[in-house]
Amino acid sequence: MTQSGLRAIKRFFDDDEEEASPKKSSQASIPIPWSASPIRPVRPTPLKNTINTEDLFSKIKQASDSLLAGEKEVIKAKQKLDQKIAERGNSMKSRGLETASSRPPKRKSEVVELSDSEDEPTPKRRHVQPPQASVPPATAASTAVKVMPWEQDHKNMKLPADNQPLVTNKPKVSKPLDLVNLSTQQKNILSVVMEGKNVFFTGSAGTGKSVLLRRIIKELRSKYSKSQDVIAITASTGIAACNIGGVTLHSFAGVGLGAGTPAELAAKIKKNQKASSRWSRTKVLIIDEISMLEGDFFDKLEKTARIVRRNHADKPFGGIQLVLTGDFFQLPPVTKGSSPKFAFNAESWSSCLHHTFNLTKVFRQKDQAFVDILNEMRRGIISDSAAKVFLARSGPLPVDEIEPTELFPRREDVDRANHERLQRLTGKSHEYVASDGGSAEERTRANVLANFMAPARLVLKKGAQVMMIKNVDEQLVNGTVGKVIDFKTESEWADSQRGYGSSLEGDNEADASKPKDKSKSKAQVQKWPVVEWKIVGSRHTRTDLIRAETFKIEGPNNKVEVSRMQLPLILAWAMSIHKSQGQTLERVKVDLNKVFEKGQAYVAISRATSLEGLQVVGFQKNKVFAHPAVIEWSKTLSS
Ligand SMILES: Nc1ncnc2c1ncn2[C@@H]1O[C@H](COP(=O)(O)OP(=O)(O)OP(=O)(O)O)[C@@H](O)[C@H]1O
Repeated sequence: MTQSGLRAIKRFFDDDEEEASPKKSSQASIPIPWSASPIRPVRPTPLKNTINTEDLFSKIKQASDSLLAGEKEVIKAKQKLDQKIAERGNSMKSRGLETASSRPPKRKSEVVELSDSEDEPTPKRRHVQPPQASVPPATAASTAVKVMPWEQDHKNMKLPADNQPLVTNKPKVSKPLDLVNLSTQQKNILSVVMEGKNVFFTGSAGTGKSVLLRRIIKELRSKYSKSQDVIAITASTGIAACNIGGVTLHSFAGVGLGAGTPAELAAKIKKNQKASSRWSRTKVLIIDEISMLEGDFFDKLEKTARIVRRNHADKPFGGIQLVLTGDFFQLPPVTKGSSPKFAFNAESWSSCLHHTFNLTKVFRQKDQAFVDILNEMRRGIISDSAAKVFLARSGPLPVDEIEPTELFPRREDVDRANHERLQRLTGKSHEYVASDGGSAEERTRANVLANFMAPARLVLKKGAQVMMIKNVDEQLVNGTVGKVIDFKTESEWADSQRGYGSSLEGDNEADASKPKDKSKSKAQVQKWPVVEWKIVGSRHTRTDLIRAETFKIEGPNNKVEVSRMQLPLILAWAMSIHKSQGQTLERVKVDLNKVFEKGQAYVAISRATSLEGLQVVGFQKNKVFAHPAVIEWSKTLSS
């Protein structure tokens, strides 16, 4: 039987426990360096009235042998457990994650978490200590801990060098996302990219553009393993950039908001030594969500690149290989008033590209009838039968542990819906306030941060429905929805992973009133949400402790322009259609009442993996419309 990652890991530890429980033992006999459940004492066989010394000695020997056997079993099991923990630690190290031994020394703590609720007195702000202080070494090695914002001085905030997710308790069995078997179409595109050709690949929602892009990035990284900075990973928007671990195209280019002529932009870049060296070094420029990039900006950048890279001035983009992807039928560039100019309308578009590919196999939905409806809808066509299908989906979805995520066109409706749902939960509130930083000027920073998926302030309670906003592994991906089932400190979590979870201090809210062990409390007071995830495409769940991490946008010089340290979670009862672009959702409720943009209805409905998991409110044929320019351009595409 296949098992979810969680179950496999849980089983893994359970097996050890079974082995570690000797059939007979003595409380005083074995010094165990980790706190285990008490070993049951051996009950001596009652002696008869008449003492037969031989009999007695034989019984004592038997008891002592069984004690020794039990002792050996415990030691063996303990060694096994230590080895497995060490292996986990090593695998985390190899992924660049810290383990207890590699952590920096303790730093000054800072306040980050406030807890308050209407029905409980607001607790005092707590000074949070780094979690490692009281985590026993074996435990700490089994859960990786990164330097947290509150371990740092905000004014001199040093961000981690990498952009690794901090969700580190990955089940071993979960394959990394990039191990999905590519289809023949995807493989063909990959090989053309690896030949060094300039490629644009498109395709309807769910055709695996993001999956392919991640694989391309991986292969390019191994091709240029000695000089990875020759690959520029960018996207048209901050949200899309976060999804692929890249930066916005504007940030990469080092042209600020891009105002000015190409000559002026080139002059600006040249003044900045690091920015110009970045332009000279770059061999491959990746741009994701190209549909949201203004055509004029594309042209401007193309000309700027040729000025800056004057040795290759005769080649498009100064000879940089281009890998572009996106679906022009999804959300268009944000423009005020006027009709958008798409990138495919840029003057230089055709001359920049050697190949255009159109992916046609849809992976997100398995039901071909639904795929066909979506493909028509993408072009703004809704047949009477398709309309009937959507109208028939207006009723609520069957009740399930996880409620369908409601998608709204406007952010205020999203905020209201999430707020209302959170208010209905009666438990204690845990507030996580982001720590923002970066060198960008105040206003720019605020604008960019407003587009971050990770919120400035996140209030959670037990029972809150949340969504992961990072790709962690094959199971836990951007868009996976789950429920907060608890709040635990590092050490409580580590203990619960070893099977001692339920009776620990702080494991439930009632424990908060218990007097705390002073030697532990400071270091263990920071509580993180424990989330039970519903794995997409399976009936399994898995549980993870979710810690904060850094989301950042780097400018020229690898300088962090904007950063936010926050949990990689958002409330998931509701979300905006804009934020949902790129996601796969199993249970969705789409509210089309206030749709105002072309492609919006298509983006929203195409997030659903099946019609059975879709509810559509406010459906009308005229809510579905595609941009005429995109329809016209798409006629030039073949598969
Ligand atoms: N080759 C493949 N084999 C199996 N599943 C795949 C494959 N490629 C993609 N998928 C799955 O299909 C779903 C959609 O993939 P992905 O998000 O990459 O599509 P997309 O084209 O980027 O969609 P969108 O345009 O809506 O963002 C995901 O669940 C992904 O894991």
